[in-house]
Amino acid sequence: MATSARNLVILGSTGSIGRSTLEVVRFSEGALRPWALTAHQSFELLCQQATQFQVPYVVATDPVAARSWDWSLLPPCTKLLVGSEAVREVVAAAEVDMVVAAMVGSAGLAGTWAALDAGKPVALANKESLVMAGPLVMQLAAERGVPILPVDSEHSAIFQVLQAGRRDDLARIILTASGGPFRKYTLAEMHQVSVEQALSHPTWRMGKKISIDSATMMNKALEMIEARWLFDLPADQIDVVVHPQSIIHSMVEFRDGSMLAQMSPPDMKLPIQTALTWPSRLPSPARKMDLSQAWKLDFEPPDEERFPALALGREVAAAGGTAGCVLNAANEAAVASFLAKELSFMEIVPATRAVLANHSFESQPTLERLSELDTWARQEVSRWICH
Ligand SMILES: NC(=O)C1=CN([C@@H]2O[C@H](COP(=O)(O)OP(=O)(O)OC[C@H]3O[C@@H](n4cnc5c(N)ncnc54)[C@H](OP(=O)(O)O)[C@@H]3O)[C@@H](O)[C@H]2O)C=CC1
Ligand SMILES: CC(=O)[C@@H](O)[C@H](O)COP(=O)(O)O
Ligand SMILES: [Mn+2]
Repeated sequence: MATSARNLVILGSTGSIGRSTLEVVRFSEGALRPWALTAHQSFELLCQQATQFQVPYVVATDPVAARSWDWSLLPPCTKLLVGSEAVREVVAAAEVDMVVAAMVGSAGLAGTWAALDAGKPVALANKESLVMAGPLVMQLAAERGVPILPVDSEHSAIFQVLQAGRRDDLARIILTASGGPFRKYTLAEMHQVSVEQALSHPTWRMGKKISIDSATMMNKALEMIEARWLFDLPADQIDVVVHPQSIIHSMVEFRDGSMLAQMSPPDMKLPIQTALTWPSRLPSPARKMDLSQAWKLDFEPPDEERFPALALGREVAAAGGTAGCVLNAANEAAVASFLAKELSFMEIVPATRAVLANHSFESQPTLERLSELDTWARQEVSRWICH
């Protein structure tokens, strides 16, 4: 790494990935420096982060919530900006070396897009950016000549392991899945689960939306689509295996039958630091494997009857076009309805499939068209709930 500090914009610094990113920053002892932080509504935490790291800029992305907050808690060195235009402003600033895309959901796409458009490397946690608009996002990164460094643990593992062989020799990638909190539940039991049970992930502590996605295994569906665009792989070269310990973060199989994996305890600080410091490998604050203890690594095929999201992910990864955007928006709306107790757990995937089936597919949508479809799909979920 360069000896001067690498200036970061952390989009979504108050979330689970954002907070872990700041732990990585603290551990770097000045090699990484937060230049701007954004939060949507958690302004108390944002002010604490700005104080602790003496951050030059913070952005409050929800202007209504920002108006009713007492910003006197910000340190004198920090300038407050408000709204989505301010996100575009900070990511494009000359001082910025890298942008961490850690907002949740489709709201994250605009920040990822603005960062790439401004020619900034992106450490990408917001998988929804690629699920919604993978071909457009990858094309923009290529045109601007900037890398997208994966933060999602599976994609970080594949990115690292791919360095070990030639692309032409690749047979397939295998995404590992924990199986979520309902891995051992029967179908009948899954019809009874509560929000609290669904939020209780067995191996990772994450934000609410991705925790519910893990419980339905829609997270793995989104990750198949993410991998399809990030690594430019056809859907039939992307497989999923359930690995309950979340130690092997994914695998790559080459055509000679050799299978390579990346492993570490489940701790997002490692893939975050890998993305921020690549190709260096520096000491990290992440938990390490203790091989003086006994470890078990189990693998099992996913049960596609109990987890129908997986088939949906495969179909959408193969279809491309508008399918990813509609799937993503419908799922986000269905998850929000489940969290609000308006929809049952086992209705999330059928509602998403119904909206996807209802949309008229286009193979090469513009960003504007995707934005319209995002709005449409959310309305369709509301209609599905009412009927
Ligand atoms: N958590 C994890 O371990 C992993 C997460 N990811 C991905 O990383 C992303 C972030 O996940 P996670 O950190 O768990 O999520 P969280 O819910 O913990 O955090 C989300 C962040 O986004 C902000 N935010 C929420 N809504 C909006 C909006 N409408 N506009 C702008 N900002 C918004 C939140 O602000 P505020 O809190 O201030 O309201 C918060 O800073 C997701 O795409 C997820 O799929 C990928 C792999 C692992
Ligand atoms: C940490 C991370 O990358 C998550 O996406 C994680 O993979 C979720 O766990 P599941 O494997 O249960 O979806
Ligand atoms: Mn993941």
